[in-house]
Amino acid sequence: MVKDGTPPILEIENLAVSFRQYEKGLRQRELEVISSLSIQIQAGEILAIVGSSGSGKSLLAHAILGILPSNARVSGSLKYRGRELTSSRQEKLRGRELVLVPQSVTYLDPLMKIGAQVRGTNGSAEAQRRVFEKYQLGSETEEMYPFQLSGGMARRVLVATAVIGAAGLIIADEPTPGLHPAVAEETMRHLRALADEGRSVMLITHELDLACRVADRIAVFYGGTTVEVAPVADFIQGREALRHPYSKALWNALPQNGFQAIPGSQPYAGRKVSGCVFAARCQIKTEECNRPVAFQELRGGTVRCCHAT
Ligand SMILES: Nc1ncnc2c1ncn2[C@@H]1O[C@H](COP(=O)(O)OP(=O)(O)OP(=O)(O)O)[C@@H](O)[C@H]1O
Ligand code: NI
Repeated sequence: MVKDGTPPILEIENLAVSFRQYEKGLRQRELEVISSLSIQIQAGEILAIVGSSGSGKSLLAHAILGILPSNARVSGSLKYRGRELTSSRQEKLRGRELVLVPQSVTYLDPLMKIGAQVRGTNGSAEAQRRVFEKYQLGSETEEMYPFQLSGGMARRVLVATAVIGAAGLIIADEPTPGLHPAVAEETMRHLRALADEGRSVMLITHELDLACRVADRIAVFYGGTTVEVAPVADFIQGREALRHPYSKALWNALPQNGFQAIPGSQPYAGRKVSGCVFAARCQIKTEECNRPVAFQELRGGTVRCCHAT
């Protein structure tokens, strides 16, 4: 249900995040972990962010919510509903308009009853009753403590806590690892239903397969940059429809496509790469790839590769 022409709910342009660190003695250095990252999310849309460990997915979420550590430096533009997300605006919107579905139930307070946790600071008893009903949490759940919940119930409590208000953007950071498949499937259904209500969902995951089942579009991260953003249909179709060699490699690595891995590893955070971040592992690399690569529109998606067709 993505309407054309309406401004995006979330719009990120050329985001860069670096950390100030002390080297030996008093010398400081800047460790850049995200560079020139751009994405947009429309109302009613699930954008999945896929990419290997350390590619910058969680830091992106933290930058949107304004919860990066104090030695982080952020540049570029972050807009929510057309207006710049300043730190004071982030503080105002966090937990209300911009919410996080945390990865683990350890985020629940073990000593607090579920009802009070779900209501938080801004949910009424009436709103709590509505989300309990929506997520099939019986009224007896209200008086329970986290240790008394089953795995499935705990996941539903996390989602209910995040969406009790009128959140416009829901960020789910790796909501499924270690979950029973049925519970993971249910969590995905909840995210889909929230998007179908007109909210925007950013789903961070390692699993391209999972992203293919639930998302509308997928953004692929590598070494702190977006290398490709494309409609989910292209990722389902596979190699020929995809634009970036790394997206193709992710697709090839899926079990049903033969687990073909590529040698090498992602550049370390902070290692400045002057040209394409993927060049060191790319099979179609040429001289040209040592020069900076622009993000370009191609066949209804965007890609950062000078050889993409
Ligand atoms: N406070 C920090 N100081 C310095 N480097 C950091 C800090 N936090 C994260 N990093 C580095 O930034 C990079 C991106 O981290 P991030 O947590 O966003 O990765 P990710 O894509 O979410 O990975 P995963 O899939 O493992 O969760 C990593 O290389 C990480 O080591
Ligand atoms: Ni992460």
